[in-house]
Amino acid sequence: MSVGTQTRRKRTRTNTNNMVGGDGIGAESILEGMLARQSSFLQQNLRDGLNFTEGNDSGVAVDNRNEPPFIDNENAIVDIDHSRLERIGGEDDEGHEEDDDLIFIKEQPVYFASPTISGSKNYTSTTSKKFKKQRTISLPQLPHAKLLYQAMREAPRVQNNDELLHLTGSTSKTLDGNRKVNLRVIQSPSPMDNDPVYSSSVSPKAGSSVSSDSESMMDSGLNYGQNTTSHKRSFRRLSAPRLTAKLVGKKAKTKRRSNFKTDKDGHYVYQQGDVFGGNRFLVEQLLGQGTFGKVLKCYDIAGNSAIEAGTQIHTWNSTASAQPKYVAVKVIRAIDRYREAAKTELRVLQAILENDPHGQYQCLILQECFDYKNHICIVTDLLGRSVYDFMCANGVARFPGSHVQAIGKQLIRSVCFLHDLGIIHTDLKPENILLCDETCVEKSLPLDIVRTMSARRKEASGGKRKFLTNPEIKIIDFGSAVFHNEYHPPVISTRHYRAPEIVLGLGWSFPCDVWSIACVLVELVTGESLYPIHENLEHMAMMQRINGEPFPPKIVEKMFYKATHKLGNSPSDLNSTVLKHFDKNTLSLQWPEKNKKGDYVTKEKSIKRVMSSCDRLDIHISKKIRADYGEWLSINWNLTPEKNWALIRSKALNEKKHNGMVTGDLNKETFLFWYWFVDLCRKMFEFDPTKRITAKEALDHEWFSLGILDEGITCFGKF
Ligand SMILES: Nc1ncnc2c1ncn2[C@@H]1O[C@H](COP(=O)(O)OP(=O)(O)OP(=O)(O)O)[C@@H](O)[C@H]1O
Repeated sequence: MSVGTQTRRKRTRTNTNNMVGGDGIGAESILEGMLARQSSFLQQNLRDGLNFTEGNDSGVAVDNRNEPPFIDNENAIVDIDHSRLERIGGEDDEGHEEDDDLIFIKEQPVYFASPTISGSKNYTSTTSKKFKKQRTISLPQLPHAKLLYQAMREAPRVQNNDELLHLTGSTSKTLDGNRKVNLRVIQSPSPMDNDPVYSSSVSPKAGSSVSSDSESMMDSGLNYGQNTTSHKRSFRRLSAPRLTAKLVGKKAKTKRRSNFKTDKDGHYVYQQGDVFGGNRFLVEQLLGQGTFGKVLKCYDIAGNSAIEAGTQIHTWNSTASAQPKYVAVKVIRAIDRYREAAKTELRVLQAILENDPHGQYQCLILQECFDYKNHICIVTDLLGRSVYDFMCANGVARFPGSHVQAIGKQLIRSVCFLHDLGIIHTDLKPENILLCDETCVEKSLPLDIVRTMSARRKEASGGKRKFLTNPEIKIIDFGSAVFHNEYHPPVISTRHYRAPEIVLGLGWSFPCDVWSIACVLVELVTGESLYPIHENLEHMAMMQRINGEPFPPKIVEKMFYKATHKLGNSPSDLNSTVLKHFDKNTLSLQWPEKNKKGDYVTKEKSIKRVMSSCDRLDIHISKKIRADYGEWLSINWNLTPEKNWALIRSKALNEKKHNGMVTGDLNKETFLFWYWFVDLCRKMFEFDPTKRITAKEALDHEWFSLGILDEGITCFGKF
């Protein structure tokens, strides 16, 4: 969303405000009121965040009800602190006219882990400007998640009709690209050698597919033929001079030996206290295990000790005052096909690093990589647990709306950035979204809710609902990411987040990420997977039910055409699990399945699962969020917001007449927020990828200009 767009939108709102009156839906007047109230919340949070008052760390939500209504942004902000926050009237430093929907907040001290690296080709820093703009009414003011997105390229990342049939990508481009990845091979020192020795260039093991180049990656940056210049971030050198024991920190002095072993599946056999990578990384904990390998929390002995000793080591991921002791090391399985995939992952990570050296676009940042005993090791920043793990350990799995929006904005912005680089992530899911900061405010849940929890959730959450104080996230796992013109495997994505074009065996491209994000957003809202299925037929039946419409004939026709003419690459089970369930004449999905006699073949259990676990999205979302807002909240996406609201009001009046009360507080702002959330999801769930909203378009969606006052906002910045 450009600054210009923001300004223009507000003008429209200001101009039409007077025309919307009384009980009308009037988004403009609602926003005005909302702006005032949210500014009040924000003011409180900013005060706490900036230590103007003692932060509330008691776990109790801040109660702003007694605060005077906050009308004048200018005065309120100036009241807080002239030196850190300013409301600027008239024209801003970009020449835009005054816009009373925006406050101008002086650049927050963004936590850059590294000393500033200037001159990067595509990096568009806002730090040169004195102030940055942020809307006050919506997201918590995340330090990294700037609300603006500076497009890298102009070309929209859309998929065309032809690509539905033919898009397979170039295998040779993938292989050529991977061939250029030269990995430094780190020799294992003697197991009994406790002195941290750093190998010089060594030959790869016999049979290893890795090339050992004397101009190694570690010395020169990944040599992908990219225009690497000296000012860009280079990899931390592993070929550091031999460090004496004196330089090595306390941890390093303890007796270490490398017991690094590989099992029959090519996995590193994890052992706590093990050291590897030339006595460099001390294994502390297993963070996760996936298809590609194991991710370990490691103590970076050399990084730390060298810094202690003032040794010049190329690093970019830490400030001078807070050098990282710990890193995450992904140890890839010592099997050729995983090694090959890891090389693509490295190229993707390198492209991200080149274009966003400061990690402003919420992608995992590569620190270095090397080859150790035939395992490619990828060293990255150590992050917090995944959004999925956070949800599992929370008394109430769903996130408050404001946090869904904050995470959604970051996700879409991040994917926009990736798409601009020609990268498709292909595996977006809550497991691959990590929290930067796990600090949270805990609130005890009523006993009747605790009683309904599973034993596991009860134990993990302690019967408490947790609210993050900072919903900042990073996207990880680029192990399945592809460059748009390189090889596209026929099946990608984790089942629950898989787009219809993939299930139907059509060509897929950037839009598949948008579908996955929509699945994630709904899951954050409801606390449950939208597609809890494991096979194609049920998956397709659910997609139709959630979208409230059948697959468009156009894409079913393309599926038949592609299969008949054997175009491109298709999933091996396409005929047996997908094609046969469609009627070739009507192009419709035959579900529940019937035999020739007209009896149902689909099992009752399966029918029940589909019918009971999902509804059309607007109904599904309405049902789930009523738990927080009351029975009055319902959204019908076939009606305009005005008609929806009129219906809600008349139902409430009726209820009041009959029962004397209405459950929950009717609130237009809340309704509008969720109405536009559903609207965005609907556009992201468009069956036809050629018509699906792009990540860039999604960033400009109405939902992102609305806010919601909930515990996500009141907990923001509390620590
Ligand atoms: N930088 C990190 N900081 C903290 N934890 C991490 C980091 N990277 C990965 N993890 C943890 O390790 C898990 C596996 O990582 P990753 O997804 O990269 O591996 P994978 O082998 O590609 O997994 P999958 O088979 O699910 O694709 C993650 O879900 C996360 O919990």
